[in-house]
Amino acid sequence: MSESTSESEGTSPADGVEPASGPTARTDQSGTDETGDDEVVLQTQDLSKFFGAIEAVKDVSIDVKADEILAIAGDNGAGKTTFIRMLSGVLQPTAGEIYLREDGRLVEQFFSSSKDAMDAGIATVYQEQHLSPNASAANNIFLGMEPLKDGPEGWLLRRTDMDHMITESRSLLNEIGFDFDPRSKVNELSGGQKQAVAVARALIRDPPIIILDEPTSEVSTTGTDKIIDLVRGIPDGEKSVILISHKIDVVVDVADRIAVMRDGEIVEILNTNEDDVDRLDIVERMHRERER
Ligand SMILES: Nc1ncnc2c1ncn2[C@@H]1O[C@H](COP(=O)(O)OP(=O)(O)OP(=O)(O)O)[C@@H](O)[C@H]1O
Repeated sequence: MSESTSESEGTSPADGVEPASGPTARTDQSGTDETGDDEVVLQTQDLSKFFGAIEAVKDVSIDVKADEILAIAGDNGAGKTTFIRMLSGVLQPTAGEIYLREDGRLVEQFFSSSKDAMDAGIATVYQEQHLSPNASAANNIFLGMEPLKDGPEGWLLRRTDMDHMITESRSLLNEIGFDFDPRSKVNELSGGQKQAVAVARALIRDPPIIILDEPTSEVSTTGTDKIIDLVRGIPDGEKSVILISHKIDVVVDVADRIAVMRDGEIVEILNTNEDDVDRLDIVERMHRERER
């Protein structure tokens, strides 16, 4: 397979863009491609992150299209986690921009927290999951958005509607292929079931973009298959998924495109629907010494 270069990713927002005037400044621009079919929902331009002298992410420019599963594959230390932490508001970029589609245009974003990113429509499921082990699956899924029982308006002592939370959680878990009691405490669940709770917690907020960080890292072989099905099942015509993994079999099986990351850079983007994707070739590209 010949070394293909990184795709020229979509539009060039730098053209005609006014400089940002402050932390909340926003810049509008058109992000529709020529056909309009592959609508870009998220774009990064020269996104970089230094930790002291270490440049963990270097000038990453990439488009995420509506309804696609984009995998980012790379070896340990390639910069995957740092990259998605910038998209999810946990880290602020040293340089570069993040754009999201809003009202048909790509608009520059300035996330100072993960809540900012969540509010803007990016939900992230971390490999560490961040679940409360002693709370039930339903409580974890609804964390921060618990429905209240009917009661007099303005009455502060209304209780959470646990029945509704259990019914909704059960139905959401079923949708993604899991059938366990949502009243179970998280610390009683298997690795795959915990992952399903974390994904359900992201899905219930109905975000247009979901980032899954290494979702198969802690699950059994059977669990892994379920998670792959789960990832496949997520885009429902509206959702885009960014999947972070160093497991090539997983990314080749589920992704529409695979961005190979090495030494902080995206070195190649493969389209699994068009390119003849060779797993060993990807592994080699992940590991190859950077050409100087
Ligand atoms: N908080 C930090 N402080 C200093 N260096 C960091 C920090 N976070 C990451 N790095 C460095 O940045 C580089 C990229 O790390 P990152 O965790 O993003 O890679 P990764 O591809 O996600 O790796 P893994 O698959 O092991 O999670 C590495 O050299 C790492 O040591």
